[in-house]
Amino acid sequence: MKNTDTPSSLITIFGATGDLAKRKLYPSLYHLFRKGKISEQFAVIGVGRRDWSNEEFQEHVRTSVHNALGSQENIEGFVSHFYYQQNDLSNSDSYQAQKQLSEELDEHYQLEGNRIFYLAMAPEFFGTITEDLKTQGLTDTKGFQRLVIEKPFGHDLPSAEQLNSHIRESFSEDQIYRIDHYLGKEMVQNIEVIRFANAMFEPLWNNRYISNIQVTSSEELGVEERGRYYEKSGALRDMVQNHMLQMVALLAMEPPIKLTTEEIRSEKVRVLRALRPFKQDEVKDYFVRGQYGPGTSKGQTVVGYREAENVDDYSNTETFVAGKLMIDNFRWAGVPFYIRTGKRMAAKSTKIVIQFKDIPMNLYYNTDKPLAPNLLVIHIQPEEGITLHLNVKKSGQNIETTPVKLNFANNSVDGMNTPEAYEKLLHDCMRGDATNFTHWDEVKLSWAFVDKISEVWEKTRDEQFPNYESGSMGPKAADNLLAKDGYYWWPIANLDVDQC
Ligand SMILES: NC(=O)C1=CN([C@@H]2O[C@H](COP(=O)(O)OP(=O)(O)OC[C@H]3O[C@@H](n4cnc5c(N)ncnc54)[C@H](OP(=O)(O)O)[C@@H]3O)[C@@H](O)[C@H]2O)C=CC1
Ligand SMILES: O=C1O[C@H](COP(=O)(O)O)[C@@H](O)[C@H](O)[C@H]1O
Repeated sequence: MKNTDTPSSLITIFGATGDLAKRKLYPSLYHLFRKGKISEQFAVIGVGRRDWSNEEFQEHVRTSVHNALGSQENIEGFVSHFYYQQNDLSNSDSYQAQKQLSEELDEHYQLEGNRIFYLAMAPEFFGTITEDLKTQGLTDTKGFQRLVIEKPFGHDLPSAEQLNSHIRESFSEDQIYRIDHYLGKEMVQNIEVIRFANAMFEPLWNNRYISNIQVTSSEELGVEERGRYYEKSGALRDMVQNHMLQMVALLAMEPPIKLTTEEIRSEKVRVLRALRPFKQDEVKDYFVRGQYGPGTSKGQTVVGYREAENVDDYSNTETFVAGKLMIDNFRWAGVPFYIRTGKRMAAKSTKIVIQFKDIPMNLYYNTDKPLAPNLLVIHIQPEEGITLHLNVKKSGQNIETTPVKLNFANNSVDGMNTPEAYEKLLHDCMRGDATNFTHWDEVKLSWAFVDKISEVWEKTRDEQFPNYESGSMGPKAADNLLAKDGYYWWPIANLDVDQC
């Protein structure tokens, strides 16, 4: 297998007529094509249930790219690589036509038997598709075979274990690329670089100098049309088990001895292993749940979660989670990592705030008052960048201090929830780089941690639900979680990179 930046491969997308493929995958592949990151030696087979021709499928891809990017440069060259295969996956016998098409395309585009199978399908199909791919001979080629798998990877630890064992009958761990799209975000990837490429941060990155770390990922949107899925998932499984814990792992891990996939993953795994476990009756001391009621979003009156489509009138599902994580290792003992995420909050924003400890005394002006703490803010989205909050002398004759912000704004190319993350991840997969995908060990530990919380929440109804207004920053209890430790959530709007 050649390891190049523009590898040849046949990409089979299961769920090619679906929402994810339309909104994220085709625009991402087009970006890669236009930037020359995939060579002419590629082909895509779109698999769906609908009775589409190649021409209909190509028109669908053309429209998706246009809607997402507005760009059409060399679109005909791009879509000519796309082929449609109708295949009802509930019937195992229907793979033979797909096998034949794969072999023809392999020869036509000289793909060297390299195959990527992207499962953009409901998770109940994951196990059977992988089994059928193997038994029907689609993985029997001389090139690489890689499986890209979407979330959710299970519903809890037992179901994830079952799914994993099923998949592992056909694909080995190093052939499996489990997507966590936050790992494809530019500034999430930057966490490691900020930490390990700057002499000024790493020496301070521990419990001697950091008082607490806050990770917020808030959304303005409500549950939209995903009520059926979300009712069974809630914010804990939807966001905390994967994206939030992955960000915490990147913030807390030890420097890897090398920047290889294995070394980085094993450092992240060590963090997840060090997460302080709690007993059932302690869950309430560490975690807070919320559900949005009616309110205002972007100037419009909006309904509460319980009024959304496919949501129970008395739903006990959380749309907001705030938590305090303790990492019981030498570096982080005593430093709380606060996380919060929710739907229908005041703004769409993902930010990390690293709050440094106060200096021992204030020599300046109001000497009995503490100075504003130093903060390092990592702006993940919608703006991308970092801000360092410092104190300097106020101009003039008095020795007064004033807080200032040193700002770096990364040129965010596309704004929020763009194909950007998927573009990077698809390219990584084509190059065989699994660093920004989640290893089974990470998935397993994350589920084990989250299951402890959901076991308690599922047993007890929250009689306060709905307990936060749409358009707010969540329930009051989330503020109390920090207040009892003497902290507060840094208001995300005041931290904006643009305001500096
Ligand atoms: N949409 C999103 O933003 C995100 C989605 N995901 C995950 O991606 C996956 C796909 O989601 P999404 O695209 O939204 O789902 P959709 O419901 O939009 O699409 C489902 C796809 O599966 C196909 N399909 C369903 N049943 C069969 C069958 N028996 N045989 C063959 N094909 C079938 C459908 O084909 P047809 O239409 O022809 O019936 C369609 O292409 C899920 O795991 C989801 O959790 C993850 C993150 C974000
Ligand atoms: O995985 C998911 O992420 C999105 C939020 O992603 P972002 O890139 O827009 O921050 C969330 O809306 C969705 O519920 C969840 O499944």
